[in-house]
Amino acid sequence: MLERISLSQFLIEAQREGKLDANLRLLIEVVARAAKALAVTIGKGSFAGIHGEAGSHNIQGEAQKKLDVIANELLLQANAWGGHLAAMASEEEETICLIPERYPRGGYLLLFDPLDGSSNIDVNISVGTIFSVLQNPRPEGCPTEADFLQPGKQQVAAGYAIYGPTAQLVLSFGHGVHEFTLDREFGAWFLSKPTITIPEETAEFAINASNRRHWFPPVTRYIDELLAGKEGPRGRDFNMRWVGSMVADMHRILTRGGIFLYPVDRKTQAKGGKLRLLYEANPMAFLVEQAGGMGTDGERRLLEIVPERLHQRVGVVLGSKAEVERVAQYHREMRS
Ligand SMILES: O=P(O)(O)OC[C@H]1O[C@](O)(COP(=O)(O)O)[C@@H](O)[C@@H]1O
Ligand SMILES: [Mg+2]
Ligand SMILES: [Mg+2]
Repeated sequence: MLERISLSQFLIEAQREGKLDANLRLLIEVVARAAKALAVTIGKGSFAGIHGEAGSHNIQGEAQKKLDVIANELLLQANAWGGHLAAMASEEEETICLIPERYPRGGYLLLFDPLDGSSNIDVNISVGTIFSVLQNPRPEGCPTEADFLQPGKQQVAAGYAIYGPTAQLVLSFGHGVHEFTLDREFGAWFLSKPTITIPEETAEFAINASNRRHWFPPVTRYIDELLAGKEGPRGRDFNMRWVGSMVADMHRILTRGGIFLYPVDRKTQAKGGKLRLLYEANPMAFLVEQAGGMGTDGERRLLEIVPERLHQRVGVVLGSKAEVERVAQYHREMRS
């Protein structure tokens, strides 16, 4: 039985050890509180009015679910009182949200995908919240969109909450990856895994195989080799899993290894890919690298990409090092 260490206690200890400052600790605690409120709301299902369409579209032209809107409002409101933050950017908002002028402006920028896995809400499959924290590069001025366009390697913290059979919070502030589990009766997050490490080798992969006809050759080659199993060039069998919520697929990979691919393909090429660089790819790549794994878009380390736009999309290959390296190698070989 693990000693019960609350999230607050864990963060205060880390602050004492000089691993994060008081404002970053506060920021993480506020995000965790919002995630707890969301976990409770989601747990109530249709009785909380969370199912179905909101009847609106976000900036990316995607139909919003009621829960997309609820989660977005909850995170914005929870963080709007200032002190630790200067501004926020959300997958659901057209532009950045400034902390109201009446509050002191803090030194951090918060970015989030308030509700990841929207298509799974109404069918009671795990969904989540993904967040990323950057330093405000111009503490004196008023934050602009350009201040958010920092490569992922400059993140000072990132994480996600997964609302599944158990609600969990997985985060990193640059000293490894830590997992917390929500004790619903107690109403608090408790440490459930002090350190998460992704195994280097894996026999599990995650990709939406219905897109196969759109894939580019390096991805087709890689997946076909996995599908060929024992009889193919890899000489062993691989298993496939696709939840359709990035948080859930990535949580499995952080827990027991594997590779996750949402590559740029012919269908998504014009938009740059499907998943969002700032709200999905970067925070997950930060966690994966902190856990000993690797993240690439096929050609580039995800964390090195300098964003050009707030809602920029990107191809994503994340997970166990040996497999992600192989995908990158196929991209190099097939380009030359
Ligand atoms: O439905 P598809 O094409 O398999 O896409 C699933 C992917 O889309 C996403 O749902 C996109 O996230 P949102 O729900 O935040 O838009 C990912 O979580 C998931 O990996
Ligand atoms: Mg998402
Ligand atoms: Mg979303």
